[in-house]
Amino acid sequence: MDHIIEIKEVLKKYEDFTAVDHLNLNIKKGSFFGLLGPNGAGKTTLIKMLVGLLRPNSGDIFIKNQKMTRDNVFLKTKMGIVPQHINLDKELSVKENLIFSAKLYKLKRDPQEKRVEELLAFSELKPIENKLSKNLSGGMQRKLMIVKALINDPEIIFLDEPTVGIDVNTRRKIWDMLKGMKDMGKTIILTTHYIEEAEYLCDQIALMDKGKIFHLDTSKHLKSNLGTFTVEYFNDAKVTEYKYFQSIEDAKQYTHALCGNYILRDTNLEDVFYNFTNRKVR
Ligand SMILES: Nc1ncnc2c1ncn2[C@@H]1O[C@H](COP(=O)(O)OP(=O)(O)OP(=O)(O)O)[C@@H](O)[C@H]1O
Repeated sequence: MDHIIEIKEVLKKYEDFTAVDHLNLNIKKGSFFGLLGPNGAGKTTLIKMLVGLLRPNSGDIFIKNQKMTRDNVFLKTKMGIVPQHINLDKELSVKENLIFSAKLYKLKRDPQEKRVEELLAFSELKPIENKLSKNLSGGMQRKLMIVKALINDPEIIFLDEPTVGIDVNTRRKIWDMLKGMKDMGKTIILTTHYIEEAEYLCDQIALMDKGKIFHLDTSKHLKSNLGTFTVEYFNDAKVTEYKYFQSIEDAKQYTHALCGNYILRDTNLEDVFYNFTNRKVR
């Protein structure tokens, strides 16, 4: 199995608090990997260790079979990072942001211009290339952050909540960009609170909480493990309840006692996430 990322027994503490707890995980080259979990699960901490911004207390991270450390410059040049918070130079235009980033990676003049033009076309930001980034809409800023992370043609791209606060239309355009990146053969690691985003994009999904990964599978298997069909109903205590079934016959049978006050539907990834986060004592 060709694993581009191997995480072995990684522990990260902030003083006495354990944010990532002896975590083991392998990520296949070329996969679109989703890291889902409630607030404070440890997702950002894990990503910061993977990109060399934070040092684990113990355990090892291997990327492309090399040990990741904070000063492994070679590995850092193979990575693109889209952080949670806007990381654009506000006083520079769209194009200047990309040129500035290319200069940081010391791209020579010709390849630099070619790359910037490619990325402006790929992101459809070409028509607004001269607009200052501080004057862009939130969606356009996010698009620019994503292509900025591609400037050095990285093999692995880390995206920490890349579509937070973005309207539905722009989010779908960003999804197309991300799918395009996968088609280029990149390995993509995504954290998101938009469950449908992970369901739509990711071929592997890890459910993380309290610094550990509890489930790791395809969206399809995560759903079928819970039950392919969901009965959703409002109970006598005025609380919505969810029951999961492997067969439609069993689900229908269950609904007979519910006096018509129910919805019978396919299980979705949000059900898996809800069940995962609700079942555990928080
Ligand atoms: N620098 C820090 N010092 C102390 N505690 C921290 C620090 N950074 C994060 N934490 C704590 O570690 C835990 C994990 O945080 P982290 O940001 O990794 O979670 P997350 O899963 O990314 O959350 P979110 O979905 O809200 O972004 C949280 O309880 C957080 O408060």
